[in-house]
Amino acid sequence: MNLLTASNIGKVYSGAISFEALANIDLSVAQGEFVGIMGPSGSGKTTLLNMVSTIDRPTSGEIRIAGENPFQLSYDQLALFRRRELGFVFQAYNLLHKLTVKENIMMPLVLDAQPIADMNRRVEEIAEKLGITSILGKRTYEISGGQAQRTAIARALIHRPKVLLADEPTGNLDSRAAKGVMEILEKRNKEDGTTMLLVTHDPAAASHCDRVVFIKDGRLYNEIHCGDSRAAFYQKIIDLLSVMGGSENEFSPIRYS
Ligand SMILES: Nc1ncnc2c1ncn2[C@@H]1O[C@H](COP(=O)(O)OP(=O)(O)OP(=O)(O)O)[C@@H](O)[C@H]1O
Repeated sequence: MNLLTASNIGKVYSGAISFEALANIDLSVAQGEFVGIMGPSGSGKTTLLNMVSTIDRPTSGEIRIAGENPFQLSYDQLALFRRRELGFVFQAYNLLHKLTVKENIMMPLVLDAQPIADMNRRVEEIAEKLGITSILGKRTYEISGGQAQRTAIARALIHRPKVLLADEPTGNLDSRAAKGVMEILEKRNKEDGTTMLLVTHDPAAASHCDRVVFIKDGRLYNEIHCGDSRAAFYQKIIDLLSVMGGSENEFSPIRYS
């Protein structure tokens, strides 16, 4: 069953000079699938993720998530839909620096006014799964980048969203921390069945996905599926990126496995 479908999506940024960032994008993501989005810089990856995550509106086409067209909801209903059904992870972590790790993770439940005992139990459960139990009392400036991203992932997953949307979650991390973060995302995808959509430049990160979709100049270019071997999938990703073009540095293939 498809959890998410984007049908014939187009996006034109209007301004002094209008720019067509996406055209004719059709993308279906099955329940429980982990899909990567790759492509050269400026190809429209973040624009597509922003449409799917309802942060921005497509100029044409339709998005459906769990049977719902989120853009037909009222402003307040859309805010609630986003908070309940979606989880977000960004390159810059976007943690609140005055709060502890625990308070950051708890934030979505606080906004939903959940009972305190339930919140504590849920934080302990997710912190355990993400290996950050020992840092729950720390402030965000006392933790490493990898720990900060795990905290952000815990915050994104604590309310058990239907879809986790991640934009370059390993972009600020060294290869070891990046590997840890990707292993965690893959584990949560496989064990909890959370559907995930990941924008990344990093072929090693993308190789944790079930499928990678490639975008070029705002249009779908190709897609490949992971077979039995992640190493072979990684190599297929590298090969496809080199055929697509873009600067070598841009994709910075770091082999961490
Ligand atoms: N708000 C905006 N107004 C006008 N043009 C925009 C806007 N946001 C993005 N664009 C343009 O749309 C295109 C796609 O941008 P987008 O950020 O989606 O690319 P990307 O593939 O995520 O790039 P990168 O890998 O560098 O982050 C780019 O040419 C960009 O300049």
